[in-house]
This record gives sequence, structure tokens and C-alpha cells, in this order.
Amino acid sequence: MPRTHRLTWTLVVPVKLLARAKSRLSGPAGPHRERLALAIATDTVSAVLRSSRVEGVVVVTDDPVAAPELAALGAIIVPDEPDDGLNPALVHGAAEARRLAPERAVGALSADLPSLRPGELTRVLDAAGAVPNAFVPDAAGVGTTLYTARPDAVFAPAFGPDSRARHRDGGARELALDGIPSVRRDVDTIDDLRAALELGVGPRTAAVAPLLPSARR
Ligand SMILES: Nc1nc2c(ncn2[C@@H]2O[C@H](COP(=O)(O)OP(=O)(O)OP(=O)(O)O)[C@@H](O)[C@H]2O)c(=O)[nH]1
Ligand SMILES: C=C(OP(=O)(O)O)C(=O)O
Repeated sequence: MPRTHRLTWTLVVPVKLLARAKSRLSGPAGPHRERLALAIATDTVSAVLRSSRVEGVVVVTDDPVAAPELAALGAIIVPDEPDDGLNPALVHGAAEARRLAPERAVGALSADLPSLRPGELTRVLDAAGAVPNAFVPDAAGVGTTLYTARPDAVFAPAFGPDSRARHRDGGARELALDGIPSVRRDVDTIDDLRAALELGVGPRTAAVAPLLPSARR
């Protein structure tokens, strides 16, 4: 494997205010929605920090509960600026990541990956290091879970509707690796949560999921 693949990384993880998060789960999660959103984000960040290629995690959030919990895991917290939605928040987080460690590659990873396995993330990051910009499509094949930029590349994420096509059209390389289900398994709906539970989730999500009757098969 060429040397450039073995970059070290800072990952930027965006976490919306918990009061507004996971709205598509508000029916099935009821009063447990915020707790579930925090559990999923916590399991995601914990797994990222266990990847051997990741040397730092920047969490972009204004949430007063999520911020100290994720900082306690080892994440650096930056405020949700410029308060203009997801992509500007990621650009802000990436600028801080590059200021702290300019030699590292930067990736933006969704906080809704409760099944994430560090070894799968490491494989993905090694593949991502082969090109200036890369991305991983979500499990549905429409969105994106990870967007990356090498240290020499522009960081211009295009998360949101049809982000798979938008990242591809923008010139990022789609990483079509086999055996990375945990990196693609984002959770937005109750069916997504069931699929994540089948793959296996981290301990925080595993503790909250039984509170949702409809999460059981
Ligand atoms: N910091 C920050 N993170 C955001 C923002 N919008 C979305 N996110 C994060 O981006 C990822 C994908 O978010 P979405 O799927 O749009 O929102 P969600 O809260 O997960 O779910 P829905 O409310 O059902 O759309 C999650 O990690 C969110 O926390 C934002 O404006 N600021
Ligand atoms: C923002 C995105 O994801 P979600 O499906 O979580 O809204 C995306 O896929 O670009």
C-alpha cells in the first residue's frame, strides 16, 4: 500500500441540538428521543476514537448535555457556527481540525452510526487516503455517512438530500468497499434502528433501545 494511504486523521462529527435531533424517530422513541440521539452519538464517537488511524475528534455542537459527555470521551468541542446548518458547521469544525493538526487528513462523519466498528472505519480511512476527496454512501444508497479530504485538498462537504450524487458530482471518489456495513448503517428511522440492532450496536444505544417497543422485531 502506498505511504500516502497511511495518513492520520481528525474526524469532525456534527451533533445537532438534542431537542431537535432525530425528528424522524419522534413517534417510535416518544419521550426517549433525546436520550436515544445522545446514545447514538456517544457510541459513534467512542468507536471513532478507537480507530487506530484517528488521532483527534472534533464535535461541532451547541448542545449543553452532549458537549460535556462527548468531551469526557476525548472529543474536542467547538460551537455550532456559523449557525447556518450542517455543511457550514462541518466547514467550521474542519477549519479548527486543520488549525490544530495541519498534517492530518480530515473527515466529516455523521453522528448517527451506532453500529460503527473501529476496524471498518480504519479500512475506509486507508482507502480514502488514496485520493484527495472521498465519501461513503449510506446504507440506503442515497445519502452519505463519511466525506473526506486529504491535507492538500479542499474540504467542501455536500451533506443533505441526495448527498451521494452531490458528492460524486463534486469529484469525490465513492468508496465501494465490501465489508463496511457498520460505516454505512446510519439511523434515521425505526427500520434503520432495527437494522442497526441486527448488526450490533454500542453499549449506550443497546441500553436505550429496549425502551422503544417498536425497535423489537
Ligand atoms: N452541528 C450540527 N449538526 C447537524 C446539523 N444538522 C444536522 N446535524 C447532524 O448531522 C447528522 C445528520 O443529521 P440529520 O439526519 O439531518 O438530522 P437528525 O437529527 O439525525 O435526524 P432528523 O431530525 O430526522 O433529520 C447528525 O449527526 C446530526 O446531528 C446542524 O445544523 N448542526
Ligand atoms: C444529511 C444526510 O443524512 P441523513 O439521511 O441523516 O439526513 C446525508 O446523507 O447527507
